[in-house]
Amino acid sequence: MDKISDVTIGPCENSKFIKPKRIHYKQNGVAKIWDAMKVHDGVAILLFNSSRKKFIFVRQFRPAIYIASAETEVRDGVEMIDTDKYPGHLGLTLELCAGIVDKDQPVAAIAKGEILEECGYDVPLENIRKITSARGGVGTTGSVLHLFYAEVSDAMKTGPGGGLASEGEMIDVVEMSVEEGRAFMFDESANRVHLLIFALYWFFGTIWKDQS
Ligand SMILES: Nc1ncnc2c1ncn2[C@@H]1O[C@H](COP(=O)(O)OP(=O)(O)O[C@H]2O[C@H](CO)[C@@H](O)[C@H](O)[C@H]2O)[C@@H](O)[C@H]1O
Repeated sequence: MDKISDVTIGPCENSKFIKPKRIHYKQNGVAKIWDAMKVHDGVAILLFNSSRKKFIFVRQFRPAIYIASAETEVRDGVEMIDTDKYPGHLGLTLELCAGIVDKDQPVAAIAKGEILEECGYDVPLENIRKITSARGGVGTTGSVLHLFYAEVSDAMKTGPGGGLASEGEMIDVVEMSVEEGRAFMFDESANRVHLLIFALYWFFGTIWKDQS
């Protein structure tokens, strides 16, 4: 998973996923410029296996996290990253199960599909509860992320998860006890994401409140 090699960086042209834009506008008559990107909205799901009282997260190599953690250099006219100096594990994250909204389907149905693809649980739609939605990347993307909570059980596990091999996804499913999840909120040694911390706070304030 973190055996990353031959990293080179080039211009991003005609991406299906991000569309950089320079916005020109006037605010109260003052001319301004802002650089931003159009990206897909997303869904993310906090998963809790109630059979074994474990959170289910995913570990992935994230190229954007990797390049943010490394310095690039130019060799023979090519921008690259030396993977001996900057090993692949710098780009590994622990995240909520998540996906982009790139299909014309209700966001809860997209969440259900991601839970099956990434974590291997076939969860009924009625178990998928909306927590809230919020904007991310206020300076760069402004996209909406729809956050859900789903309780799953061992009986719903129908496959290994791990992502779609056809899309080259390599995803590890990671389980954490409730107490490990509580400590994880403040564990800066892992690459983690704001929304995961918020989701865990929500869990401890809403779901686990009466059981702790
Ligand atoms: N920028 C990109 N460049 C190249 N290929 C890409 C890409 N974004 C997606 N893809 C391709 O699309 C596939 C499907 O992506 P998913 O819907 O599973 O979203 P992902 O889990 O990557 O998280 C995504 O959606 C969640 C929820 O919005 C976000 O938090 C997270 O940043 C985002 O990557 C990926 O495996 C990859 O092949």
